[in-house]
Amino acid sequence: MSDELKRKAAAAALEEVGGGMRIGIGTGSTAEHFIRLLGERVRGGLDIVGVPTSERSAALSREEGIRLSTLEELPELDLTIDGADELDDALNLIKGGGGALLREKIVATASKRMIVIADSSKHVRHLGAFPLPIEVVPFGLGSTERAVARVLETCGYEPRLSMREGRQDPFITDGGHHILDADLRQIADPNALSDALLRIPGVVDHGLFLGIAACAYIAGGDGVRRIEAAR
Ligand SMILES: O=C(CO)[C@H](O)[C@H](O)COP(=O)(O)O
Repeated sequence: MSDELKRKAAAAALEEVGGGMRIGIGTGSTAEHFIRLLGERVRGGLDIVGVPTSERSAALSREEGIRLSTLEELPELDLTIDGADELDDALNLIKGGGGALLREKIVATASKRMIVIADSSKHVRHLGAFPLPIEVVPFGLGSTERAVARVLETCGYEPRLSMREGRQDPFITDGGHHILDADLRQIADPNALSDALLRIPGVVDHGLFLGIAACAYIAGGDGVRRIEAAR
């Protein structure tokens, strides 16, 4: 069911893709539906160029026959279409469940517009039930982990912080970093939390996407809703 809803959200967003566009291509199971549907359109003659947000999405895009480029060749994109782990009414997001948050954020902010595609289970009142991914450099991991825990406590959380896939065999992102997942339950002030985390030297970035998404297609049992960010 959820997979079918993800496909419906992806299909609705695909309507916003036009010939000649430079498209940021997201990561995750919802984005994979988008890539497959985009591939069908490309094989039918649609001329677009894509910039993928992960090696996984790049491989699938190539299989689908989608022409790919980079932000070196195309520093500005027309549109990025990507999934999310959570989104609220203001279209602030938690992303990074698939471990691609850094490239996803770089590509989304290099785009004139970011469109989120999701099934309705991702649409929440308050962000935070999904653990916040925090991307960190391997050097100084122990100290960075302590600094992150201290910052979270100072911001008023009682975090449960875990190393993704464990300390012995940590998850490695496409950029060669690790991910700490912070279970915060509810994020009271996402902007304050973002600023505090980004002040820690070993933190590369985190999964809060604030004020980046322009619109979302949310698929539920009663159809696909389009929500615009009020800005
Ligand atoms: O941020 C992401 C990957 O880093 C994904 O967009 C997010 O995890 C949602 O994934 P899915 O579409 O599989 O539910």
